[in-house]
Amino acid sequence: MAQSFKKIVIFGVGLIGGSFALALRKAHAVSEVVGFGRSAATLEQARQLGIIDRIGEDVACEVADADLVLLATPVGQMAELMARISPHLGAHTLVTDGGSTKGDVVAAARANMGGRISQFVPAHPIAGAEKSGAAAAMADLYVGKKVVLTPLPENSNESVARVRLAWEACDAVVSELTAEQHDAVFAAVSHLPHLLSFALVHDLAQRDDRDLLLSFAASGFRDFTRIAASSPEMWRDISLANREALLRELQAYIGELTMMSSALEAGDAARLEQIFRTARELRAGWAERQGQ
Ligand SMILES: NC(=O)c1ccc[n+]([C@@H]2O[C@H](COP(=O)([O-])OP(=O)(O)OC[C@H]3O[C@@H](n4cnc5c(N)ncnc54)[C@H](O)[C@@H]3O)[C@@H](O)[C@H]2O)c1
Ligand SMILES: O=C(O)C(=O)C[C@]1(C(=O)O)C=C[C@@H](O)C=C1
Repeated sequence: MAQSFKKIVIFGVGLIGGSFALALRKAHAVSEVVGFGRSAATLEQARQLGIIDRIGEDVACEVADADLVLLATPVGQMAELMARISPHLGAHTLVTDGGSTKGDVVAAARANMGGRISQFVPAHPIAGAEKSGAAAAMADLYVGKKVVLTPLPENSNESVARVRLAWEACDAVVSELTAEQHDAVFAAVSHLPHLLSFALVHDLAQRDDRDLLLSFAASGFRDFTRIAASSPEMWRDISLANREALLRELQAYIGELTMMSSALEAGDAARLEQIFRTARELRAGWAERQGQ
């Protein structure tokens, strides 16, 4: 791909921001990547790993001539960053994000970007890992993975197309949802599973015999709890940002557990097997379609 972006500025050069930079570099889609972060050591590590060319010093100056700014911090940090960058954005600078929730991020943009709102195209790559930080970044993280854009009515077609192009240059498959649809979907298939995994491991962590239990934990435990090793700060922000939809999913899940509990108490083998069979069929069909 010809160099589509001369300069990209990334706030939060961790797994998501760092992988975006590496993917665009690999595709020869960017000439210069400038990074801002919370810790000088992490940014220096990102520079040494070849993720960014330079560590940014002056926000106003760097965003003024950037083609694209990516916000890739925990979602709770984005409002303040939007307020900081907005007055200095160049007329043609686009801003996008990688946040896992969209309703709160869009609300933050509306509250903090004023007349620059049309320059913000919200996005969420549906790819990731339980690992954090620049060292976890991978050039192929987004290959074949979905990226959801939740464009605003204020965005021009050209702006949405430019942000789409950036993610397509990472070899991602881009689709569009409204922010509300997005948050409802990901409450069910991403946010609730993380909450459940954290809850299971947290419960074990309280027990006196946890070392004994963990010494016998094997692949079933590993598969269910991999995501409980994810960033607590990131998941705190996601859970609070999407708490209405997440609470709805949690209530439905508690209903399911109550039903299972009754079936167990009653020794209702047929009911249990029917639940497991329905779940297995849905899971197997999904895995086949995903090629997993
Ligand atoms: N990890 C995943 O699986 C995944 C997947 C899709 C989207 N996301 C979203 O992407 C975003 C980043 O997640 P990640 O996994 O890359 O996390 P990460 O911890 O690997 O990286 C985040 C980086 O942001 C930096 N940061 C925090 N506050 C900052 C601030 N105010 N200014 C500048 N830098 C700041 C941190 O120091 C860190 O380097 C989050 O919003 C998350 O919800 C994560
Ligand atoms: O693979 C993982 O570890 C993930 O948690 C990735 C995952 C998910 O699939 O739930 C997590 C959060 C995101 O916003 C997008 C993707």
